[in-house]
Amino acid sequence: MYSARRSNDPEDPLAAAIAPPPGESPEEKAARLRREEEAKRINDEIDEGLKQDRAAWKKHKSMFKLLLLGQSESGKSTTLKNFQLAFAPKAWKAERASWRAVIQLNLVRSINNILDVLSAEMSKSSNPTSPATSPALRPITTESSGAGGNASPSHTQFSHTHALLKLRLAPLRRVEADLKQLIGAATDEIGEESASTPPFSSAGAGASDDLNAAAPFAEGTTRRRHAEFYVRSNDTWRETVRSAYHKLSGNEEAVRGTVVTDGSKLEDATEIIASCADDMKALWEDQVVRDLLKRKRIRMELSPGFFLNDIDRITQRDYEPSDNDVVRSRLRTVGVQEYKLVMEKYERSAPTTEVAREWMIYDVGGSRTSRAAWYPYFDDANAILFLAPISCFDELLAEDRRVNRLEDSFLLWKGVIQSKLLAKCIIILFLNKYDLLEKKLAAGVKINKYLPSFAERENSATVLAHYLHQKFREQHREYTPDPTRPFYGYVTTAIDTKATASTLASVRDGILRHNLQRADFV
Ligand SMILES: Nc1nc2c(ncn2[C@@H]2O[C@H](COP(=O)(O)OP(=O)(O)OP(=O)(O)O)[C@@H](O)[C@H]2O)c(=O)[nH]1
Ligand SMILES: [Mg+2]
Repeated sequence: MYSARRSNDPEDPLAAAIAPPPGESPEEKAARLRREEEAKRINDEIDEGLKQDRAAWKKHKSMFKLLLLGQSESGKSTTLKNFQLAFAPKAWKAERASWRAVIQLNLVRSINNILDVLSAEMSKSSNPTSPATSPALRPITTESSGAGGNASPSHTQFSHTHALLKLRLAPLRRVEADLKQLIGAATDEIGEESASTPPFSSAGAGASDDLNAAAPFAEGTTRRRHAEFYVRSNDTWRETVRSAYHKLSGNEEAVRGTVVTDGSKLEDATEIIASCADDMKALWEDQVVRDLLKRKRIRMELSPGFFLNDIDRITQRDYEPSDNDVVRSRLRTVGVQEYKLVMEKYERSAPTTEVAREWMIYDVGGSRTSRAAWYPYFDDANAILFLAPISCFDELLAEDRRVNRLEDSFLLWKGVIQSKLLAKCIIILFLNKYDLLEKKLAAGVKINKYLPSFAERENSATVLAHYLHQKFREQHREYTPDPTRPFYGYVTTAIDTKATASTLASVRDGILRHNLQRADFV
């Protein structure tokens, strides 16, 4: 970790690397010392946070512990929401309203992202030498889209309407900033670190460097903790937003004991969003904008937190999120979130053991730099639910644009299943985002272009799901430290709450059965 001590040896490369710059002015020195002090404070906070996490984990030693693992945007938090909805509906209902701010932010961010693309393109048409930039939007590759993703400005006819829309929607920038400030660090998506695009090659998979990058907790690797975005939990945002709503409704009683927040920012945001509704719709439905997005290979409807088809509903001043809205919303998980699931209803026929009633579910941040933080949770986990999104065979990792997302999932899976610490865990695999896979294939994307080993099999969602299920199962068989370990695999669409509820019921039955068998055996 951070250390303020310095070696005086001029030959020492570390000392050379951290030595003050030559000719440092007193102001620069003061600024540097302030930065170092701040770095130390953050690191102390991280250490303290990890200590507390560890203590909480130990405290719940006797409880059944389920870890949700998988890359970023694989659907871990969405699955947690499904657990709540299926088994703890009263608790779920109580917190559903607090998701309104997240959904508003998702919508506003989509509009601002489109405005970024539009502005860049408009300035390009008026000044052909300036580069077009749209850092927030990642192109989603599709077979049917044009090559390169660089629209020719000469093809785009911008009118006075576009300039006017830009102007009238400008207040949404402030709304985005305010909502982000209210909700916190989780609202920032991980950015890319490098570029270029190889397809998923079996040659690359399995290389130990790749495995270490994908699974920094793998045996034999150094465990490093990354300070980047590392906040102990982003769960406090809910309390903050709830208190803001209570303030707005004058419910001072409910505000007591919560983080006190100025509710007026939420009120302003709701007001501005409502007043921009028509312009937002006009922008999203504009044919020139649609063509521009298409040429840029940006398919908004496939991105997480897509609410552009729900503008009428979400911009209402009294909008209340539905269950489906909440599972479709996107908020990145920062650190590790602990959720105590108290089953409100369980089958009478089910054995009324502790396992049937209360679980601790741990939802982790899935980006590469967050994965080292998973490790402390491995040693007494009872079950792993691993999410692998199967629609992303043609996508690149947001944090490393050289890596195919499916390849990253396989490497991560390998790291998880071969970990000796997890040898006794029940392993559950969700091949998620089946609906998006169907949509992509319907748009003409060819699987074998990105996954050469798929070869000449039929280009269909069921065939790919079956193929990948087999691959994941084979890897489990090959790498598991304990061949008797139970393994269950499912194909899922986590935003389909009804179908997911029945999958989760089957997961729970499997877990209960396994636990009973073990108890009998003991
Ligand atoms: N269409 C579709 N969207 C899904 C599915 N599962 C999850 N999503 C969406 O994908 C986005 C990302 O899901 P999350 O649950 O936040 O992903 P995560 O694994 O928790 O990601 P991190 O917190 O960054 O590690 C959300 O907007 C979800 O609504 C699915 O099966 N189909
Ligand atoms: Mg998450």
